[in-house]
Formats: sequence, structure tokens, C-alpha cells
Amino acid sequence: MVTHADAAAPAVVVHDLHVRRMRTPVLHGLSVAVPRGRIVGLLGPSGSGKTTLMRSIVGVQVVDSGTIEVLGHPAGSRELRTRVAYVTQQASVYDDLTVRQNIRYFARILGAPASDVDEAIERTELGPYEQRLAGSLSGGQRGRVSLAAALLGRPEVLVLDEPTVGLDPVLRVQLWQLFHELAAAGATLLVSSHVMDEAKRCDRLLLMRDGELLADDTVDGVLAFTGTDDVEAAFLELIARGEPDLQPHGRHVLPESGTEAAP
Ligand SMILES: Nc1ncnc2c1ncn2[C@@H]1O[C@H](COP(=O)(O)OP(=O)(O)OP(=O)(O)O)[C@@H](O)[C@H]1O
Repeated sequence: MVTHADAAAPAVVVHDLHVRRMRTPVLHGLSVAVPRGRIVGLLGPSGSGKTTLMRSIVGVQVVDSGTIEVLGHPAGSRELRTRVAYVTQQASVYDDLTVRQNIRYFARILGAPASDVDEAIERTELGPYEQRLAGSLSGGQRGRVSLAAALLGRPEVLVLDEPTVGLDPVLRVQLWQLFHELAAAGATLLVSSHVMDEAKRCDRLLLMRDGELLADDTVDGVLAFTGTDDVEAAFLELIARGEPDLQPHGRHVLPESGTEAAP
């Protein structure tokens, strides 16, 4: 049995999670394990529950039942404050501060070293805008300021909700390169998108629909299982097959070695 101290233990383990939003059930007994040091793509149509799952993992969502452990601690615990970063779809920046002032402010709150500020600005390609007021930036640029703030203190788990929305193709590729660098350095990234095309950039995929997982596998595994050659077709195939053809709990799951899916 793996222990929490084991580097091979999953970064996130969600077990039988039930969440309602405004009394409507959104997640219905969802279980999943997110392996460490990987980029896991959370894909599904709008309203499928991706943000709700991410909010649960970072500990800001009221849940009805189930357990969520992150780096061996209950989601939202004090121990995780600087170890887990969350970037929401709405950029969390101060419009009346410059880009650099925003990042410096968040660095002070986190107790991150000043060198992290330069590095975060550089890694998110914000150098040309660092003296601009955040309020004067485009949506995509503001989103990158949020991402830069999330990199401060080198969190072990990054939960990124649609981080590439509104970015041109060049920046999108650069951001994915950054995600891969972070993962290569040991960080775990859970990245949501409803652009199926981004799936191929992920080490693993979680395909969600109506609050349930349709698949939890590598990209190649999902394609092989469905006999398709792109993730959008695979997604449609999984829906078409319906629950009886899928593996236990109506989903296709291929655990990675050392990253057993939660029971
Ligand atoms: N603040 C809220 N209050 C009530 N219901 C909500 C709230 N936010 C989301 N929901 C509902 O919860 C369900 C799941 O929404 P969620 O935002 O988790 O989906 P999503 O997959 O992230 O969608 P998107 O890709 O559009 O961001 C939807 O039915 C949505 O209407």
C-alpha cells in the first residue's frame, strides 16, 4: 500500500464526491486520482462540472459528502495554503496596480522570495506589460497575471481553470511549454478546457459529462479504447456506447502504475 510520504502516491485522491450547487446535484459520487508530476486535462462540455470539481479540490466548494485528499491532507487544509495554487476563469488581479505591483503584492502575502516575482513575470511572457495597469490589459493578459501569481512560491499542485482561453496560438503553445516544464520539475497540473484539441498536450485525460467521469486514461488509451483518432470523436463514442459497455461505474479507467484509482 502506498503511503502519503511516497512520492509515487497520487497528488489528489477524490473518493465518492457528491456536490450540489443551488440544490441541484452536480457531482454524483465522483472518484478519481490525479498522479503527481503530470499534466491531467479535465475536459468536458460547458456545465459538466469541471469547475465544481476543481473548486472542491482546492477546498473552496461546499461538498455534501465524500473525501478529497491533496498531497496527503484534506482539501483546503492550512498545510496546503502555499502548496496548492488555483487560477480561476475570472482573473484575480487588482486593476489599479501594475502587473509587477500585482505580482509583488501576492509574493508578499505568500512570503515568496523577490526572485520569484521576476521569474513568474518572465515565465508568463508578461515582461512587455509589467509596468501597465492590470485594468488596461486584455482578458488573456489579465489571465496570465493570475497565472504568474499562482507560480509564486513554486506550488506543488496547480489547478488551472481554462488557462488558455482568449490566447493566440503562439501564446497558447508557450503556455503549454511552461506547463510541461513545471510538470518536469515535479509539479502536478490539473488543467480544464472545453477545447478537445488541447487534450493531446496532456499526459492524462479526465473526460467529464453531466458530473460523471466518462474516461480516466492517457490520450492514447482513450483513443485505443474507443477506436477513434481524435479526442472529440472518442468523447462522442463514449457517450454513444452508453454506460453498460463501459468499465465499472460507467467509465473507462486505466490506472497508472503506482497511482491506483480511489476505490
Ligand atoms: N454559482 C453557481 N450557483 C449555482 N449553480 C452553479 C453555479 N456555478 C455553476 N453552477 C451549475 O453547476 C453545474 C456545473 O457547473 P461548472 O461550472 O462546474 O461546469 P463547467 O464544466 O466548469 O462549465 P464551463 O466549462 O462552462 O466552465 C452547471 O449546471 C452550472 O449551472
